[in-house]
Amino acid sequence: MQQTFYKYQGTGNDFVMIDNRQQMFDKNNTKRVQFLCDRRFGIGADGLLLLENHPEYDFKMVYYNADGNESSMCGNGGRCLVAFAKQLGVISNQAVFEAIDGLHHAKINGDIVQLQMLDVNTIEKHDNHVFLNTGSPHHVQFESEIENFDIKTKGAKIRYGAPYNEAGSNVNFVKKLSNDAFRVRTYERGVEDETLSCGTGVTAVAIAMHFLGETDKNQVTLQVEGGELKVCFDVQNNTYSNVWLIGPATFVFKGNI
Ligand SMILES: N[C@@H](CCC[C@H](N)C(=O)O)C(=O)O
Repeated sequence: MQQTFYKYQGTGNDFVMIDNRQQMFDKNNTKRVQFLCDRRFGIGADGLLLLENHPEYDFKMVYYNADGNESSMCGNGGRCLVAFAKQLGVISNQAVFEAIDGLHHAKINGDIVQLQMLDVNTIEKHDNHVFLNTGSPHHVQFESEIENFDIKTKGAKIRYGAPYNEAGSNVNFVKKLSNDAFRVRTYERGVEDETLSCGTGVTAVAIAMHFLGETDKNQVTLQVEGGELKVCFDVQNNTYSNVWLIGPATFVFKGNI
C-alpha cells in the first residue's frame, strides 16, 4: 500500500513526517522506519515522526530515530511537527502537544517555530564534560579544534563508552564564539553519525554554558552545521525553566512511497 509522506528539515536535521491520525502506520515495523529514513534506498532522514490525535491536546508526537527505534525527545523534530500540524490544518499559530517527555507548548511565526522544552534541574559536572537531559540525554564538552574534528569517530567512542554504554548518549562538541554565541557539532545516538543540527543538543549546550558561567545571558545563539538556533530560559537556584528552542522549520517536499 502506498504511504503519503512529507519531508521537513530544521537547520538541516531532516525528518519524514507521517499523518497517523487514522492509525494506519505499523508502529512496530522497525525495518520500515529504517527503510523510509535510508538515504540510498528510501526517502532519507535523520528520523521519522508520526502526528497522531490526542484526546485533550492538539496532537501527539511519536518519534523514531533513523535506526528504526522509537526514542526520547527530538527538539528539531518537534518544531518540524508543529509546522506540519499547521500545514495539515490541525493548528493555526500555536500548539500544545504531548511527546514522550511530556507536554510541549509551541508558537509559529512565518517559518520560525518556537518550542518549549523540558525544565532542567539536574546537571552533572564532570572534569571534562557536563551531562544533562533536555528530553534526550546529552554529553557536552569543549573542543577548540571543532572545525577539523572527527565528530563521528570521537563521538561514537564517547556514546558507546562508559558510563553510557549501549543505552548511549548524544554527544555535543562546543566552541565558545562570544559571551552569548557558541558553535556546536553533535553526534546523534540512533543516527550514529553527526547530524547537521540537534535541538535537544543545542538546548543542553545553552544550559550547560550558563551553568558553567561561560555565558551570563538568558538567550544564547547556537551555530550548528545547518544554520542557527536560539535558546532562551529562566534560571533560579540552578533550575532552568521556561526553556524555548527557536529556529526555522521548513517543508521540503511531499510524496508517496
Ligand atoms: N535530533 C534530535 C535528537 C533526537 C534524539 C536523539 N537521536 C536520541 O535518540 O537521543 C533533536 O533535535 O533533539
